[in-house]
Order: sequence, then structure tokens, then C-alpha cells
Amino acid sequence: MLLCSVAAAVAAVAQPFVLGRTLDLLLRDGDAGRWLPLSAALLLGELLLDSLTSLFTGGCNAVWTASVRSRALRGLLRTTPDHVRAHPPGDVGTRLTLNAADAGGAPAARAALAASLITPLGALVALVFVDLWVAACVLAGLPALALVLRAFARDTGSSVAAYQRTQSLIASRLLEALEGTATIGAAGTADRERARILAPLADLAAQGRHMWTLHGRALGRSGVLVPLLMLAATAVGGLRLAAGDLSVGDLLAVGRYAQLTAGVGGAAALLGAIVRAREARHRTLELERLPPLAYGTRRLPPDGPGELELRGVRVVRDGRQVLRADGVRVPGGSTVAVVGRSGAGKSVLAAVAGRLIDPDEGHVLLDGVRLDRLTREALRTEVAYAFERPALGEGTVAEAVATGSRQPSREHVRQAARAAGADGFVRRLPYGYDTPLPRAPLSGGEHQRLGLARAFAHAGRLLVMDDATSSLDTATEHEVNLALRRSVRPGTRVVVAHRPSVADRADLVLWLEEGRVRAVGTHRELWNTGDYRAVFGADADGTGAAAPDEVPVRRHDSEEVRP
Ligand SMILES: Nc1ncnc2c1ncn2[C@@H]1O[C@H](COP(=O)(O)OP(=O)(O)OP(=O)(O)O)[C@@H](O)[C@H]1O
Repeated sequence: MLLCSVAAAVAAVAQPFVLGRTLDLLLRDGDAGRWLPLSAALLLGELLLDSLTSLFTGGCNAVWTASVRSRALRGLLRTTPDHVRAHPPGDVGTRLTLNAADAGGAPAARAALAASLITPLGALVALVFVDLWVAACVLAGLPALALVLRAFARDTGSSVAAYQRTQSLIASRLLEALEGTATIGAAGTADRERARILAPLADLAAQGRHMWTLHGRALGRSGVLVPLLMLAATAVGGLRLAAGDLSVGDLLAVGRYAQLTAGVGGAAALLGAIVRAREARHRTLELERLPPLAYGTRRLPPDGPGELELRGVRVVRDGRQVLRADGVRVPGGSTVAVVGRSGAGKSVLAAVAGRLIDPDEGHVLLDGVRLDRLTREALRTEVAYAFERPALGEGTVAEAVATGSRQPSREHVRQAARAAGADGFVRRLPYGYDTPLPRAPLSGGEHQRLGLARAFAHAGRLLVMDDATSSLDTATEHEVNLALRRSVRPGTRVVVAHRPSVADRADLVLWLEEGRVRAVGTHRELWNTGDYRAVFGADADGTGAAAPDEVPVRRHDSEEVRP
């Protein structure tokens, strides 16, 4: 692309000279010889090169945008969920689409700017050769043009950055509102919500106007300067022609060269694109440079039971301790329910247990090996997660369940779906397991069961379920739990639980309170504590809010329990 634009610039610089020469020969002899076809070739060549430059510019923009976008995406996927949290979905969307596309235009705009400078510089040099006086006249006007461009590049940078930030704010608010349409509809707050989303629009308009004003001012100033320069150059050239120091062809050439030299003012538009690309690149770089989660080189001992240990673990967020857990040992193969009031630190513990995030202090060990020392492969094949709102993608149902570090067979996928209570509704979909998810109208509970199926299909020695059954009715949840014991690879389970039935079925309960481990024991032992019962909304005597939610459940030792 650069070669084509440079060649086009060279052709543009050569043209006035060749045309001038051709004109002189035609006027003098009536025959320009080889100069005439040369002029035609130059004109055609420039046209062809300009077309090729446009073609390559499109290709270059596409390739570079894809590269900027992929790198930003890789940065996002390498980091921990905690770091991504600082960027709401709308912000990430804006950075990966609008900003990546702007940033992707940088190399082509730089090349075009370089080429656009070659023409005026070449024209100036050619002008010196044709006539020194006209060249001096043009040269005298150039510093003023350079000043106009410099001021434009300086002032426009901050406006562009503010404009891009505001765009991203509007996108974030819009996405938030789209996620909460039901709430907004039910509360009848659509107008207020619309006003909230569009509130930054006034700023955006002001920033946009400011950008265009700067642009317009730069174009206007250079628009005044360039004709003035041209007028001065033509006047000097005319005087020189009258004095017999220039031929008619020379006058044609100097006029054209003066015009090409003054074309440096056209760089304003390219400069604008470069400044926009630079600010946009800063924004995509922020995603690209999110601190990655580093992996170690250790592997897990083969056939380990999945013993989990939290040693001196401390997680601090915004200067506040949100989790402290020391000396917590979960025997391999057991199920531990993590309970506590909202905000007690359950999800933070679940994230630390499977190394979605690293603790600020202390270590988590799986079968005696620190999680941060494990290879990525060892960690992700041995630790599986199921979440409250799983992200299933847009492939088929089977692909959604199969996606993960291993590639389970189709039969394995079915088995996992059966265990998660998903097989029945999946079979009723138009194409069963081959139904594309966007064409599968799933309820919240069905969506969650597919997420569970995925976790079951990839279950290693540790399975972390963070509120992953919250949308299931108690009977389905009970069935899923039984199937989990029977049909899924045995291992240690960490289950964030809000229902007493789940805590009761667990071998062990980890009770968190304000980010600290209040007690570890069985549900039955802990139920004797009023504060523990209060976590489930039960009254001091053990009845109340928790009771209606309960169905009689059997513990794995077959003893019927109604907490
Ligand atoms: N990245 C973060 N930045 C700031 N605060 C955080 C971050 N992650 C968690 N917290 C805070 O840590 C506390 C525990 O959060 P956590 O999500 O673990 O609660 P939880 O027990 O799972 O609650 P719930 O039952 O409502 O889901 C909360 O006060 C939360 O605001």
C-alpha cells in the first residue's frame, strides 16, 4: 500500500514537468514526440496506482482491525474475572468494535500521510528546479500551514478521547437496561431509564461539535492559505513569464507544483484519522494489557482424591477484606456446601477454590499442590465450574455442553445432560442436541441445567458450583444431586448454597460471615446455632421462612431430615 501511494505521489510530481514539457514542444514544433505518450502513461499510471492504494487500504484496515481486536480479546480471556469487572459489557463492546475499527485504520492513515507529504515535498523540490522565485514564494507560506496542522493535531486529541469515553458510557448503560428490561417494564420506569441512558448524549454532541469545529477550523485556515499561496505563486510566475525567464509550459508546471505543495493542507483529514486511531488504540490496549493469570509447571499427582486446602487465604477488594480462610481442609471426594448471608464472600471463595482469581495472601492447594503452580492444562482439566448464569455461546446445544478443555464424546455429552436433568427438554427441541442455541427458547432453569451439563461433562477431581442450581425447583435440584453422585466422575464438590436442603445433603458446611469462616461442620450440627438458622431465614426455633421451601430430603446415609 505504501509502495503504491509513494509511486502515485512520484507520478503526481512528475506529471506537471512532463505536461509542461509536452505543451512547450507542441506549441513550438507541433509534435511532442515521446513526451505525449509519456504524459498519457503518467496520467493513467497515477489513476491505476490510486485505485490499487484504495484496494490495499481496505485490506490493510481489515487485517489490522482483526489483529487489534484479537489481541484485545486475548487480553480479556487471559485475565481474571476481577479485572474484567472494571469494564462493563457495553464498554468492552465499544472497545472491541468501534475503537478496534478506528485503531485498525492507523497504519493505512500513517502510510497515506507519509505519501501525502511526499507529493508536496517532491513538488517543492521540482519547483526549485523549474523556478527558484516561485519556490521561495511558496516556501514562505508553508510555515503558516504547518502551524495550522500542529494546532489541529494537539487540540483534537483530548476531544477524541472524551468522545470515545462517552460513546462507551452510553453503550454500557444501554446494555445494562437491556438486561433489565423486565424490571424496567414492571416498574414502569422506561422514561426515566431512557433519560439515564441518553444523559451523556449532550456531552457527546458537545464533544462531537468541538471535534468538527477544530476540523473545520483547520480546513478553513488551510483553505484560505492555499488559494493565497497559489495566487502569489501565479503572480510571481506571471511576472517571470513576462520577463521572458519562464516558458508557457514552465508556467503551467510551476502553477501545478505550487498547488501540489500547498496540498499539504489536505493532511488535516489524515491527521484527524491518526489522532482518532491513537486514542482508540489506547482503549484497546487497556484490554490487551489486563494482568494475565500466570500458570506454573507442576502437574497433579495421578489419581489424587481432590483434597482441597485453603492456607492463610486473604482476598482484599477496594481496601476491604472480603475473604479470610485459614486451615480449611476439604477431604477428597466430599461435598462441601458454602453458606452465608448475601455478600458473605461465598462467590469469592468459590473463585479462589478453582483459581479463577488468586488470593492476595495465602495459597489454595489441590492434592497438596498449590493451584498457582499448576499448568493451565492441569488446572482446567481437573477443575470444572458451573455458574448461576452460564455463558453458552451461539453454537448447538451439543457444542455448548462439549465446550471445554476436553472434547467429550457425543454419548458423554448425553450422559452429562441426563445427569443435569437436561436430556428431556433437549430432546423436545426441533433438532434435539443439534438445535442452535439462538433458536432454542430456554427457560432460566433449562439454561442453568445446560451449564450444569457442561460442568458435569468436564468434571475433574474438583467441581465448583456457584449458585448453579438456583433456578431449579427443589425436586429437580434433588434429582440433579442424586445423578451427580451416581453418573458424574467422583471428586470433591464445592457448592455455594442458599437452600438448607443443599447444605443438608453436603458432607460438610463452610459457614461464612462477613468474609470470615464462622464455623465448619455438618448442617445438622450447625442448625443448633440460631445465627446459622437465620442465614436460611428460619426462626430461632428452626421453623419459618426456610420451612416452606423444603421437601423431605434423604441424606446419603438414608436418614430422612427436615431441618
Ligand atoms: N472485584 C471486586 N471488587 C470489589 N468488591 C468485591 C469484588 N468481588 C467481591 N467483592 C465484594 O466482596 C463481598 C463478597 O462478595 P461475594 O460475591 O463473594 O458475596 P456472596 O456471598 O457470593 O453473595 P451473594 O449470596 O449475594 O451472591 C461483597 O461485598 C462484594 O461486593
